[in-house]
Amino acid sequence: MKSLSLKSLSKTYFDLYAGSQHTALHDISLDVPAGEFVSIVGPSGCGKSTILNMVAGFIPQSGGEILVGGEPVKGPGADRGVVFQSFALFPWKTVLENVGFGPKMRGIPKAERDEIAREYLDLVGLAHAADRYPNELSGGMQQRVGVVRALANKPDILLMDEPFASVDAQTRMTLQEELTRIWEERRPTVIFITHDVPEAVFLANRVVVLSKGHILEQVEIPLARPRIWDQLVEDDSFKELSNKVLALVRAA
Ligand SMILES: Nc1ncnc2c1ncn2[C@@H]1O[C@H](COP(=O)(O)OP(=O)(O)OP(=O)(O)O)[C@@H](O)[C@H]1O
Repeated sequence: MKSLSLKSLSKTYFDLYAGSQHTALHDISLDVPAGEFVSIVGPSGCGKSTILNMVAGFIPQSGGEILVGGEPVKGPGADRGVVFQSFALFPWKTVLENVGFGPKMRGIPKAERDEIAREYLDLVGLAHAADRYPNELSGGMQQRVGVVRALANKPDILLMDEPFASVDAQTRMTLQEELTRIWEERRPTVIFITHDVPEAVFLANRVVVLSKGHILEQVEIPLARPRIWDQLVEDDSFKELSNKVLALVRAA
């Protein structure tokens, strides 16, 4: 697993409509040790997705540096896996083939990549759906496939941009519990973007609150693991931490 380090990172976009430059991120510095789970929260437009897209290597930064395992990011790479809200599974491929796609691209022979894909599907209780096509799955099942498809590449860093935003509340809680369990087992470094404060606190070791392109505050989440909703819903520390982060987001 690799560490992630942002050093005085900034991003300026040219706003076509206003005809002027817009600075979306100013001087962001953040160190994420290998294997840590960090959530980023903040009001709409504060720059969350911009950070993620730069770490993924999809867009260049305007200033500063992004180091993955100490090496500067120059573009997308297999060491970083990305899961979006509107994840795109290949509709013409089965679930097994979708999950095995990354390993296939890395030249892993079919028998071996099918085994890898089955192992990951098993992790999220979808072994039985291996031969189905994405349109035969519910939204929650598709989202699980999206998560394990990224994990099957064994990325050092998992970048997640509101991956559970479009599923119902019940499924979402199950996905959150599954993600924490998988993270504990595999320990990738995770950057998880969300608008949902309880989700951010439930998942992370640390919550970064962003405001207008700056880091407003970082809140450590020393809650015990495994994290299970039935236990945390009534937990005073969980409620205190969520209230603290919520107050920061509201002030942001
Ligand atoms: N391609 C672009 N061109 C111009 N401005 C952009 C572009 N992408 C983002 N921005 C601007 O940069 C700022 C940060 O956007 P970003 O999408 O990173 O915010 P966000 O915190 O992820 O928002 P949300 O929570 O609504 O997804 C916003 O003001 C946005 O309008």
